[in-house]
Amino acid sequence: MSSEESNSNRKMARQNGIVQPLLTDLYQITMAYAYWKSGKVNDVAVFDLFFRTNPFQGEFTIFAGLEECLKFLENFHYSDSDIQYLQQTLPENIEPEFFAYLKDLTCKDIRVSAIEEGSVVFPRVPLLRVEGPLIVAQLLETTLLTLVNFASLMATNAARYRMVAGKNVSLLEFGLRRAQGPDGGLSASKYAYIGGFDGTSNVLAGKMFNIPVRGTHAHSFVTSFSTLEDINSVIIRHAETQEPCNLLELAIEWRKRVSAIIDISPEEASDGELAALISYALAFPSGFLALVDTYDVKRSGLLNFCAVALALHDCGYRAVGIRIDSGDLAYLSVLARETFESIAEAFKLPWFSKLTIVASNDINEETILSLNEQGHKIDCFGIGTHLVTCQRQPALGCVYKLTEINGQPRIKLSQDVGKVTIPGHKEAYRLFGADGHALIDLLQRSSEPAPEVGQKVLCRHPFQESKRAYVIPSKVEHLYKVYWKDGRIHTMPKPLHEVRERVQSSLRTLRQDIKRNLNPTPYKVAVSDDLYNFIHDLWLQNAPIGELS
Ligand SMILES: Nc1ncnc2c1ncn2[C@@H]1O[C@H](COP(=O)(O)OP(=O)(O)OP(=O)(O)O)[C@@H](O)[C@H]1O
Ligand SMILES: O=P(O)(O)OC[C@H]1O[C@H](OP(=O)(O)OP(=O)(O)O)[C@H](O)[C@@H]1O
Ligand SMILES: O=C(O)c1cccnc1
Ligand SMILES: [Mg+2]
Repeated sequence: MSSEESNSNRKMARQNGIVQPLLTDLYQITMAYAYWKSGKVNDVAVFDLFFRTNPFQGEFTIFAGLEECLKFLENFHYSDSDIQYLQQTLPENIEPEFFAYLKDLTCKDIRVSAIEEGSVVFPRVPLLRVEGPLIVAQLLETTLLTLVNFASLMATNAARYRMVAGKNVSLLEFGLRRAQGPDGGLSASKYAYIGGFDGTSNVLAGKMFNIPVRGTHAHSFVTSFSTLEDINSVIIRHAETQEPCNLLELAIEWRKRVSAIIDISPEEASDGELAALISYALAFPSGFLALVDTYDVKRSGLLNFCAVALALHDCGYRAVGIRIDSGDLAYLSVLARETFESIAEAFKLPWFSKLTIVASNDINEETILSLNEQGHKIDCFGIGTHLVTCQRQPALGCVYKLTEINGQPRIKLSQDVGKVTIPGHKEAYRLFGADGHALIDLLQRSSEPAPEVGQKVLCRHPFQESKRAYVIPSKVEHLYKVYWKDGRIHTMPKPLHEVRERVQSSLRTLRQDIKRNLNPTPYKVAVSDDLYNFIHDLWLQNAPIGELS
């Protein structure tokens, strides 16, 4: 079965129940009434959903949230209790027929075209084009924006972490406890995965979206043990022979032998910590990954971990690794790796040098860049707060603007040229250069013929007359597909893992200077000559002429 076929009958994950038509701003509904009263029920509109500036001082954004938008359109319907609430809440003079009209509203006459989820996208290029009855299209604004803004911001943030971490390091999302509430946490886990994280600690996200769930243990587990007497049972059966082994005795013996190699006295190490690690190893002999920074990584945690890992090895199991959650992560990870290597050498256990080192604690893009510069031996980062709250930039500014009504183009003027909207029903194309990289995104009027491979096309800056260039594309990608039409999903959005792959393949089409962390080069977004003239004619028609006195 091809991936297109398998997608067409795949079942999408359930949507968070709070996504519903009343999850909107009051003014959408009051406008709907005013449109209705002014006889605009049959008006047909085109809205563009786009952003004006890339987040995180970067020059690219990852588009995400499309699947959730489609689920919202599928279920768009005011329930009896919604109508009742609106009747109580809106002013008394609202005509009852309006509520009857709302009651029957669905998205059956709406058409949504969009860029593929997981694509790199740029300012001013519409991510979504919504066409259909003015009132319905207007009523969708806030919810579509809330579904796209955070999703795209998070996916972009995660993709940036993936870029600085490199492809050989695992990234785990640990943010639920610090996220902006339950939905912030759930969405963050979903879009972190799309952006390139490998797993999440969020169990519900794992269940709902089929994302790998991962985790270690907390300091409380270690601090809940005080002495070696706190261990319940010390016996574990050998993985192969099933012979009973005394893990405590073995660990104490190994602690002495390891302490001689790494020159740390067993007396300095915490017995409570050893008790905790043994207890954890007894519970998860094949998945033993221990937090080693509760007391002192060098003097206690590493020694205790190695002792338990070697004891487990006597019982036929291989430990997984350690997590370091404080201190100098570069220094401690190097120290840990050196320790593992010495033990591997001393006891002829090569696998010991490859144990996993997880680092966590307030990590952000800059920390990873700095750790890379210093040199570190971390295999996996666990990242929470900075990732899921998008601390460096907490919102993406997508907007939803009317560009056409009843076939007539509409323009929104502004003193700030960057805020002038690009009117009319448009198409977006990505033109690729001779080296295969994406060169420029080109917006055209939908009535124009598409640009063609090998044919020279004039690309103009939308607002600066002198900025223009000819491009001869080696490849042309039409960016829109119709995703919603005739009251149903027309193109099935890709499953999460394919969207995740799309992020990486789409990023690969960008030149390195556009992706670099410091002062990246802006990617060009242009309009056709025809669209340029169309914008500027309409601008002149709509700009009032002042009078000097
Ligand atoms: N080698 C390093 N280079 C740059 N930043 C680092 C390095 N090691 C750790 N960090 C970061 O420095 C910060 C250290 O946090 P903080 O000053 O609170 O100390 P801590 O180690 O958490 O202390 P505590 O022992 O009290 O938990 C974290 O944000 C961490 O990600
Ligand atoms: O990127 P971060 O937000 O640091 O995400 C992960 C953090 O969450 C956990 O502990 P928590 O912060 O709850 O407690 P602690 O730091 O006091 O151990 C974990 O030990 C990390 O420190
Ligand atoms: O599994 C972990 O280590 C974890 C999970 C959430 C937050 N901090 C750490
Ligand atoms: Mg912390």
